[in-house]
Amino acid sequence: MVEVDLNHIYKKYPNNDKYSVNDFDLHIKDKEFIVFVGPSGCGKSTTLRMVAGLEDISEGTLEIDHKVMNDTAPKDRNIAMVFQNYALYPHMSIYDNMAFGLKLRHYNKEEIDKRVKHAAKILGLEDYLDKKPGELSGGQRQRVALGRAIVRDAPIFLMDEPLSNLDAKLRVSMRAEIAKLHQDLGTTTIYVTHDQTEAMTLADRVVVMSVGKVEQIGTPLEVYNNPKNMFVAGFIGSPQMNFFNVHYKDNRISDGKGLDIEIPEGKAKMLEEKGYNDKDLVFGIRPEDIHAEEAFLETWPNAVVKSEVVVSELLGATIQLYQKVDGTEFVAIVNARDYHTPGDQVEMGFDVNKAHFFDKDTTEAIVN
Ligand SMILES: Nc1ncnc2c1ncn2[C@@H]1O[C@H](COP(=O)(O)OP(=O)(O)OP(=O)(O)O)[C@@H](O)[C@H]1O
Repeated sequence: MVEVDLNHIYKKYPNNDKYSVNDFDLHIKDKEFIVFVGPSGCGKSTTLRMVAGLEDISEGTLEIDHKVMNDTAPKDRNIAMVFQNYALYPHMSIYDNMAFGLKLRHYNKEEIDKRVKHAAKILGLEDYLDKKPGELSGGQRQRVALGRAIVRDAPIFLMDEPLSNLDAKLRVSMRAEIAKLHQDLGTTTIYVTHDQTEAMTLADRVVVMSVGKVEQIGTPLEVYNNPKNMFVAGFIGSPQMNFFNVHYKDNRISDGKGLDIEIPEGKAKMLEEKGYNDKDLVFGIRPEDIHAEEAFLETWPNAVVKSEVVVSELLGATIQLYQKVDGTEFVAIVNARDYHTPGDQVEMGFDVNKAHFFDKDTTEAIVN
């Protein structure tokens, strides 16, 4: 049973006049896979390094299994860490790279051998134990780095962008391996990435961060379906959610140009209850909630927008249609059958049941 509590943690580097992490507050459950996600510089690595003990905590407490760890040395925190650059010793064999941490901790030879071979088996590295890191591919090296964490049998794994040095294809397969590893070992894990797809596919819960601040904590589906604000709505999802500045009045939203659509009664009622009738607000809709099928256009004629295709990206089964309506750009993901070329005038049906609305000043979600 391993729980980790970050209680109102702050970080201020001495040479930096701003806080790099502000009021980070999170209870991590036993066996949970937590992903910190956000753009570069938002404070993900700093937070992870505070958990590892590689950075001091300026304010707040870190507890592991309800024991305060702020002043505990990294080696005594019972944590195994995997870094982006693998941090392998080039002159040592794969076996010795994996055994190194255990030797430092004075494990006996038999125990080290048992653990290294067990980890090598889990990771499919059995045939590489005599090789040097330079003889391995990027994916295999990353597996060795994972192996070093596994042999430690530590109850907590910290991973800092472990896949970002790999090419796209390898990243996807290593992502699946990490997910499987977590299923098999059940180690409480904190994983840092700027890649929202990695966050969505791996996490039990994601912590979405922007400059030094936690924006939202939730399951991948919660943050996807119920983003707390425009930052989260725009960061999670690819291509990102479309935003339109609109005016809402009596069940309709209009941007005063080509977008003028009716919204469902339920959502309209919620907007009005919150005092947004006859007000400017931001309308958000995900690319997959914009449709090109005839049947959709005929069923929902009051939610159709006439637009012009700007760029058409065929992805196989789907196409990303970048379009503009009177100068405002948006993107739809539609079936490849609805292929169009730039310049085509098209009609798109907006699934307004999936509409999101945000306050234009605070950027907070009003209705999801
Ligand atoms: N040693 C340091 N001294 C001063 N400021 C620092 C130091 N390390 C990081 N920072 C600042 O703290 C903020 C958070 O940095 P951090 O590396 O945690 O972000 P990140 O989200 O992990 O970004 P990235 O994905 O680029 O690694 C940044 O503004 C950064 O400039």
